[in-house]
Amino acid sequence: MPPAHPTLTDLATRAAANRNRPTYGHDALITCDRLVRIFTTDGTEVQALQGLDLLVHEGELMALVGASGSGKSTLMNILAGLDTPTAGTARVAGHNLLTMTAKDRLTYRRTTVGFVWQQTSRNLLPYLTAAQNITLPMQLTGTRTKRSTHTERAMELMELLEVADCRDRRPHQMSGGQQQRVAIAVALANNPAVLLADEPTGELDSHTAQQVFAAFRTANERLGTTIVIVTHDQAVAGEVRRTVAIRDGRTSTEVLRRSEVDAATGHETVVAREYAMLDRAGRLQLPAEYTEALGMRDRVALELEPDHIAVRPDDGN
Ligand SMILES: Nc1ncnc2c1ncn2[C@@H]1O[C@H](COP(=O)(O)OP(=O)(O)OP(=O)(O)O)[C@@H](O)[C@H]1O
Repeated sequence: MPPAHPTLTDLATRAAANRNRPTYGHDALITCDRLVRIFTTDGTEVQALQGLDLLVHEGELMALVGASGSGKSTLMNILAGLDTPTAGTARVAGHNLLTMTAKDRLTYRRTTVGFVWQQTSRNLLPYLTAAQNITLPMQLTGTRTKRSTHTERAMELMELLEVADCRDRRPHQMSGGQQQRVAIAVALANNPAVLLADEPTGELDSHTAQQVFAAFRTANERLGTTIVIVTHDQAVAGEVRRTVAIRDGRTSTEVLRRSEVDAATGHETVVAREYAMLDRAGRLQLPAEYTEALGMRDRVALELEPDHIAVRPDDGN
């Protein structure tokens, strides 16, 4: 407990300790700190993000899940540099998304982030071939790189994502899965630090969705790209190491998966564990199914035990 009447020396020591404490998310590639986005339409306010905290580290491949209207697309649009938050902090690869100028924002969208959307038609220009779609973002950055270098990179990406045979085809001559894999190549063209994907397998059958997800995994493992995928697809959410759930505009729970090898049989199993997020003010969102199961409302009883905190229904005493 800090002293009730601190001396000047106490205050100086406390200030020095605060100065040396690393800031929230200092080592993360993506930091969202108490992010708020309010939309106002016809005088009505919708709080799409209500103080959302999220950290994503470099090299991660993670999924965001949540019910319809929970704020996933709003968050993705902000991270993509297409929308601006109302308040809070959002930083991606050293860029502050609240204070960026319009010019910085354009460069950010072209070089720092790549995105893949659900609608295959939104990802590719219909009158260009796969190779032309992939070289276009490279040409738009305005660097004086030779055209042959662009074509070489496009070929490398298509080979990596197993769509080299689509090189000279236009989108309507490709399957939905091929279109999405070419879209991933387009998003990776300028070697972005972060790849964002909003329901990229939403329009595909499960087999094709698996191939598209494999392409994301390849990009993550072979190119080291940090990837955030919004998905309703349980198969996708179940295959990444970390799945973060968004509820009512805030991150609520997180599932971490790790492989365990049985020492006796050598058999590998994936163990998943669910965590709740504790924010810096100590607030914790309890899953509705837990509170409803015990009829918890308004007030609960807390008890500090040596190694855990017990949360019990209010017994009125
Ligand atoms: N441009 C907008 N103007 C007004 N309200 C908006 C706007 N965009 C989103 N909203 C509202 O913000 C909330 C969050 O929407 P958002 O699209 O981010 O949710 P979501 O989790 O992506 O949903 P879905 O899974 O259905 O795509 C919703 O209540 C939505 O109606």
